[in-house]
Amino acid sequence: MPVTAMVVIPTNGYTKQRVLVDKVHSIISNRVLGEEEQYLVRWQTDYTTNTPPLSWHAIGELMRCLDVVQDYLEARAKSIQSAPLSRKRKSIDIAGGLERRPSPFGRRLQQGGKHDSSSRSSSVSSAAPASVNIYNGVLDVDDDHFTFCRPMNPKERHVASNEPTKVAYFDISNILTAEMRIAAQEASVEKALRYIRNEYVGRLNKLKGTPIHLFNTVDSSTPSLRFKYIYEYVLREGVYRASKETQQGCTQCSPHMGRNIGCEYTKKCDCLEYAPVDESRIPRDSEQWAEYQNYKKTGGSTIGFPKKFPYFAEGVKRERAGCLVPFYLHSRHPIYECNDKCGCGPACRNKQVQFGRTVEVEIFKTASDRGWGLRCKQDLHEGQFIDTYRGEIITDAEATRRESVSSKAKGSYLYELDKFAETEGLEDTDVYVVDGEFMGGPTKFINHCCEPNCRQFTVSYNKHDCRVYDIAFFALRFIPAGQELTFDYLDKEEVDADDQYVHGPAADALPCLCGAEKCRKWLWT
Ligand SMILES: C[S@@+](CC[C@H](N)C(=O)[O-])C[C@H]1O[C@@H](n2cnc3c(N)ncnc32)[C@H](O)[C@@H]1O
Repeated sequence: MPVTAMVVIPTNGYTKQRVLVDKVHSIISNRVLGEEEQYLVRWQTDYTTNTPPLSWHAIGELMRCLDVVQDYLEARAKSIQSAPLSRKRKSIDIAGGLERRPSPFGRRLQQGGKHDSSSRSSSVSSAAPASVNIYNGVLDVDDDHFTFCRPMNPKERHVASNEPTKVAYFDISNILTAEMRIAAQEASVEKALRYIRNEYVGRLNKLKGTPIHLFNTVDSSTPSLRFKYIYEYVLREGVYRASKETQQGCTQCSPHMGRNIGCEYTKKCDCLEYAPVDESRIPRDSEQWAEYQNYKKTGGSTIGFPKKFPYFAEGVKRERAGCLVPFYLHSRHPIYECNDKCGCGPACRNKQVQFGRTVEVEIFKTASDRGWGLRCKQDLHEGQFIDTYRGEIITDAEATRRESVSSKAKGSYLYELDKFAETEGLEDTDVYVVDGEFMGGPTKFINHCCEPNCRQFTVSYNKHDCRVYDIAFFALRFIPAGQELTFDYLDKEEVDADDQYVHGPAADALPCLCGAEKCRKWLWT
């Protein structure tokens, strides 16, 4: 007994039909029918089945599930790349089949009663000889005029195969047919690709803050619509930030100290408690120098000593104001910024990263097989802040799980928040991890380079929270507008004096395509 299905094509009188997105499972094929780009939707079912409900829809009806269409098109592009169906094979199949023998499915559809009024074409056009019409399941329209697939109503069921029925039945046991596969590979998907691109750009345009652009002259792909832009970390199960009460502000600073820039008396600033001591500002023959020497032997608090201030204040060259000073830029010291509870006020120069990105960036398709990359639309000065790395914060166990189920080089998207692990005695398993693969910001697209022009820095607004802090990218040198932004994916500890891998590349390492003179040849992932 062949697997059968019936068709009811809904008519709601509305020209703009849309499928009900949360009922769509996936797209499984495509074709062009007449002038129309169509996609075969597999609908969700509450039960497990090898013959799920399927129906063809014009791309215009799938505008709200373009992410599902994009998944399909990516898989289709890969399959074409890895196993293109030869024209020779296609012509044999078609010659023996559909070109001379129109689909019986199409004929039955036209005989059916209810669906004749549909605006949707239900016959097989000669322009698409390899297409097979399949509407497995009952399509209906909800009150909001969205098309969905519903279970069959007993009245619509036919009784005997030769009895005239209200609906047509189709044998879908041979879906997808070879002809359908060939038609799918040959059919244009231009419209879908254009809609996907427009959707992505539209979403970028709706984001708050300084614009993010998209540029691709290499191919017609678009970054994944499934990626969600976020402004703050999203904390997942088992992840906790230190409570707001533990966050201290600086109490002895005020907005009107000397040059009106907040915490310039670094000796007094509580936020700079753990910042490196500025030895150059302690007279060698002073009592404080002796105290400092003692502190170096025995430890304790450094409050009262002058500290290295992270950012250039005004009064220096205009373009340098707010940039990271060379001492920090070339060290691994965390940056402790002031916060909302501080007495120094909003204009304090010790607040940069917390206000977010101020430079316009562009996501662009690299021409050298490294996927998407990121660049700036404006010149960047040495030490200039670019943006933070955002994503979901997950536990170490969850990161391990995600790595084990990912087919990608998952490590590239995972950042361990382990800056303070050693000093605070955190176990490896207590360290949180930022996963920027599915949600985050444009910095997700920064590629690796063995001789990079940017680096990531630890920025903390709560010196008592050693597990959650920001990762911020700064320019290591002047970067002209349009130059790709890169950073080194590898922790320096893992390379030797010649900047080569201490233990050699990992077994699953990817070839590095950064093109730098001193390239290590393998990408740490
Ligand atoms: C964090 S993502 C960077 C954005 C990525 N290019 C994309 O299109 O989404 C890291 C991935 O980019 C690619 N990539 C980054 N730098 C690379 C390099 N130097 N050589 C080869 N592939 C690189 C690798 O596939 C890596 O797993």
